[in-house]
Amino acid sequence: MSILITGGAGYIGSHTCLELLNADYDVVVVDNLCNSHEISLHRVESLTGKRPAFYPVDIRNKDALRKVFTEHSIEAVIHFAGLKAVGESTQIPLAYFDNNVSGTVKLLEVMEEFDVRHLVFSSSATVYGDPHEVPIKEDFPVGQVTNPYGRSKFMVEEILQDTATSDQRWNFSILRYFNPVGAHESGMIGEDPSGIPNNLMPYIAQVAVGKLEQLNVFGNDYPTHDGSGVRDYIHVVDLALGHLAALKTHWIDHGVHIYNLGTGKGSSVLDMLHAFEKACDKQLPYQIQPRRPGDIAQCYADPAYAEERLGWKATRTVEDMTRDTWRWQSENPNGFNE
Ligand SMILES: NC(=O)c1ccc[n+]([C@@H]2O[C@H](COP(=O)([O-])OP(=O)(O)OC[C@H]3O[C@@H](n4cnc5c(N)ncnc54)[C@H](O)[C@@H]3O)[C@@H](O)[C@H]2O)c1
Ligand SMILES: CC(=O)N[C@H]1[C@@H](OP(=O)(O)OP(=O)(O)OC[C@H]2O[C@@H](n3ccc(=O)[nH]c3=O)[C@H](O)[C@@H]2O)O[C@H](CO)[C@H](O)[C@@H]1O
Repeated sequence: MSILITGGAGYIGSHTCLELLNADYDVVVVDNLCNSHEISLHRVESLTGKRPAFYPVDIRNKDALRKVFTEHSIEAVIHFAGLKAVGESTQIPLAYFDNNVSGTVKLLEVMEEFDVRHLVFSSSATVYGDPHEVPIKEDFPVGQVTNPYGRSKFMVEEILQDTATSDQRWNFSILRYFNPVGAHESGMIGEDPSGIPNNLMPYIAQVAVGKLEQLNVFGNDYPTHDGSGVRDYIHVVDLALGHLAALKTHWIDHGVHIYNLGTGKGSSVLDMLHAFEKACDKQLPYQIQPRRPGDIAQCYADPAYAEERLGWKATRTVEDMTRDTWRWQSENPNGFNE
């Protein structure tokens, strides 16, 4: 069974390719490499002994996509391709709508031409905005997003709902990720942000490896156990396995199904910093700074529905996440730029 992975050379995509290959799926990757390196796929190949087919193609190029669907018997698509930097999305919103929204529409059009009706979509907990309570359940209000990136995810969710309503042959899994972190335990693939990281874990990792001076903790006056922001960090391998679990439901089911992929546990910025200090066995410098505009106090999932319906549950701990991030970062201080 061939599964098309858009954005498969990226952080979550490469980990998902690896798990799919280990589970004996045939994997076809489409990625324009705008935020990744083909070397991630070479490393997936050396870890699994299997080579994913790779097309350096932009999902907005329908002719190039058609060629992929012609050359492979694709049964389902896992759709990671898109831009993901919140700050950048406020500077160049049209690029975000073009890649994330138009790109998805073009992908769906080509899927329809080839009668491929199964798609697993990478959404984000950002669609919940500032939740009225935690833990967050899938039926909480969505759409109060504060930036173009979040809006693009929300818009795609709506497009998938409308498409499924128009034709019952469509089958969509919408996966709302909480905060993906960590790396494969081999230390051979991991997150490789370009420039200075915006997200907490890669930032801490670069402080630990000496590339950045200190962590700036954005706020210590939130109503949380230590005043710093609380999030639901999920190991990227657990997240990858969530995609396999969602994919399996596609052969028995139809319509749109939405799942929170999180652990259900909240950790603060300082919790994560101290866990990382244990993993790398050194003290890491930090300074308390004002709150970052747009941040919320706390965000963590109620993952019960995913467990009930997918039989999937995150099992890796914060200790696993920090240990694996440290192994990846210390063995690849410059990421995939060897
Ligand atoms: N990492 C997170 O924290 C997080 C959280 C929630 C949701 N998501 C979503 O999950 C998906 C994967 O995220 P990631 O962290 O692996 O990001 P990533 O940037 O590492 O991976 C995305 C991949 O898509 C490719 N790509 C981008 N635009 C493309 C296009 N038009 N055509 C073909 N390829 C294109 C990039 O080169 C990259 O390899 C994204 O859709 C992201 O929005 C990520
Ligand atoms: C507003 C925003 O950007 N939202 C995105 C960001 O969520 P988050 O803001 O939840 O993720 P993040 O990793 O940027 O921040 C997590 C927590 O760490 C804090 N922090 C972060 C960096 C730092 O240098 N110092 C620091 O204190 C931050 O204030 C927050 O409390 O990333 C997610 C993926 O993981 C999603 O893509 C979200 O859409």
